[in-house]
Amino acid sequence: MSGTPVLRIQDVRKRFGDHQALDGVSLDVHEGEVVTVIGPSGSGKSTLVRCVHQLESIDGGAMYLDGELLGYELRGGHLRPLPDRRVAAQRGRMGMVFQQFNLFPHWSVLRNVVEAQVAVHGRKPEEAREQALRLLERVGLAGRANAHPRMLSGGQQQRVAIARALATHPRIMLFDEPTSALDPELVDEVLRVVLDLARGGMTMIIVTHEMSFAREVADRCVFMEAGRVVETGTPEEIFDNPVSPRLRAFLSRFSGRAASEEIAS
Ligand SMILES: Nc1ncnc2c1ncn2[C@@H]1O[C@H](COP(=O)(O)OP(=O)(O)OP(=O)(O)O)[C@@H](O)[C@H]1O
Repeated sequence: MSGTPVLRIQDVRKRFGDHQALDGVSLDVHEGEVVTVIGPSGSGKSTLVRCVHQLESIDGGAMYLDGELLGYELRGGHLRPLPDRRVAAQRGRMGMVFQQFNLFPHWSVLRNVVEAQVAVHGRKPEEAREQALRLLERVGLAGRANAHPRMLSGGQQQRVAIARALATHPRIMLFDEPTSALDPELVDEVLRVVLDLARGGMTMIIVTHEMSFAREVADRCVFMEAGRVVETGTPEEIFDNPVSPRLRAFLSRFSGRAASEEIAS
C-alpha cells in the first residue's frame, strides 16, 4: 500500500523487569484497514496497543500517527518526551476500548460519551450532546442514554465504551480484547458493532481471542508470539495457509479447544 500509514509502528521494544514483552515489533496500518492481532497469552498483544495509546512507554523504536512521532519530539538535536498535554492530545486522536469498560459509574451513559468530547476537544456539553446521542444510536443504545452503567449488561457497557471512544473522531480505533470480560451470550452484540465500524471504513487494530471474528473482520491478520510478529497475512493466508510452524501449532491448539468446547456444550 502507498501513502503515509495512519499508524506506523517501527521496531518497538518494551521490557518489564527482565521480561522482553515487545521485541522489535513493526507494523503499518493504512487508512480504512482493519488489522487483527492474535497469539498466545503473554505474547505481547495488549502491550502493543497499550504502547500505541501511550499507556506504556517504549524502550526502543518509534511510532507515528499520520506521520507524527508519538510521545516524543526532536528538540535541540535530541528526542525528548512530549509534555503531558501534548501526549493527551495525541491520545485523543486514537480511540481505545479496553477489556474492562472503564465507564464512570456515577455518570449517565450519555454523560460518559459527552465528557469524552468535552475533555479532548473542549466542546461545550450542549454541543457534544447531539453527537453523543447519534453515537449511542449507532451502537444500539439510544434508549439507554439516561441509564447509569450499573443498570446495563456488560455487552451494553462495552457498546457505550465504543461510543465514547468514537466521540473524539479518532483516526484509529484500538481494541484490547473487547469481549474477554463478557458472558458468552453477550459477545456477539459487541462484535456486531465492531464489524459495523469495520464495514464503515474505520481504521482499526483489534486484539482478540475470538478466532472466527479475527478472521471475519480483518483485512490483515498479525500473529504474535514472545513479543514478536511471527507472521502477517490476509485472513485466508493466516488461517488457511499458515507458514510458520508456531502459527500452525497455535491454530491447532485453538481449533482443538473450540471443538472440545462444542462437545462440552
Ligand atoms: N505492567 C506490567 N508489568 C509487568 N509485566 C507485564 C506488564 N504488562 C504485561 N506484562 C507482561 O508482559 C507479557 C505480555 O503481556 P500482554 O498482556 O501484552 O500479553 P497478551 O498477548 O496480551 O496476553 P493475553 O492474551 O493473556 O492478554 C506477559 O508476560 C505479561 O505478564
